[in-house]
Amino acid sequence: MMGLTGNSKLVTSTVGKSTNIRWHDCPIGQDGRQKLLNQKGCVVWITGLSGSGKSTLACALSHGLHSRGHLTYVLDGDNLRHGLNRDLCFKAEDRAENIRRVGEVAKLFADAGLICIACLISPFRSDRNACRSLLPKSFIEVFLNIPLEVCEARDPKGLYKLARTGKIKGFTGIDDPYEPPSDCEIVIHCKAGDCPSPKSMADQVISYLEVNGFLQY
Ligand SMILES: Nc1ncnc2c1ncn2[C@@H]1O[C@H](COP(=O)(O)OS(=O)(=O)O)[C@@H](OP(=O)(O)O)[C@H]1O
Ligand SMILES: Nc1ncnc2c1ncn2[C@@H]1O[C@H](COP(=O)(O)OP(=O)(O)O)[C@@H](O)[C@H]1O
Repeated sequence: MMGLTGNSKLVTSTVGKSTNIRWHDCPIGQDGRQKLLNQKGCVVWITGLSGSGKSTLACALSHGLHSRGHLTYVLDGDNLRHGLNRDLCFKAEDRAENIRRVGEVAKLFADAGLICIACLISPFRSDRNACRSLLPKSFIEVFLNIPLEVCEARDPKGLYKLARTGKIKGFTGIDDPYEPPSDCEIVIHCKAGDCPSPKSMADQVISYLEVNGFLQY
């Protein structure tokens, strides 16, 4: 809501619970930063089950882009729950708030001109779409479509085992939902039981970024 204060030049707004606030622009903006970095700021959002390879892909992608001279930053769900999101648990409202916060942070990184790689289970379509709506032209959703049986067989943290024996409740894919994307930019899947290597998953994303003009300014 926009409102005029006593002085007609001072326009302030109410946004959410913040009243009397005003946006302040700086002379150096996203364009200037992108030019400096010779890339377009964007968000690569990796979604998939626990154990599907989100962190592995994020690191391989970050490494691949870095070695080509691009500035990236990884926002890993597990890591962010050690700090920014340490107050959240895994009930649906908290997962939604987790995704909302990371979407906003990712938007800031993209505005900074970076290729921001966010990897979170992000099980709900509506939460992912809300993040997409923050950056409609520079949000690249990558679905790691790896079968539950493969993720469960990997089980590097032993969490599926705990979930199967009821020691963790509300575990995604076991007794909590995962909604696959209906229309996303990139889908990565296994063929005849063989999953692509981390490097080949990263190369698939890098090709997309290249073809769509994100790796130059
Ligand atoms: N109940 C439950 N369900 C799913 N995952 C769980 C749960 N409890 C703990 N973990 C661990 O938390 C990691 C997922 O955190 P995210 O922030 O990505 O989750 S979410 O997007 O908010 O759903 C996830 O990490 P990844 O394996 O890297 O996906 C798990 O290690
Ligand atoms: N493409 C892949 N091929 C084979 N193993 C993989 C692949 N990607 C990940 N892994 C292995 O699967 C396990 C889970 O990967 P991780 O990146 O931690 O998944 P997530 O972040 O989705 O939980 C790890 O042990 C990792 O080494």
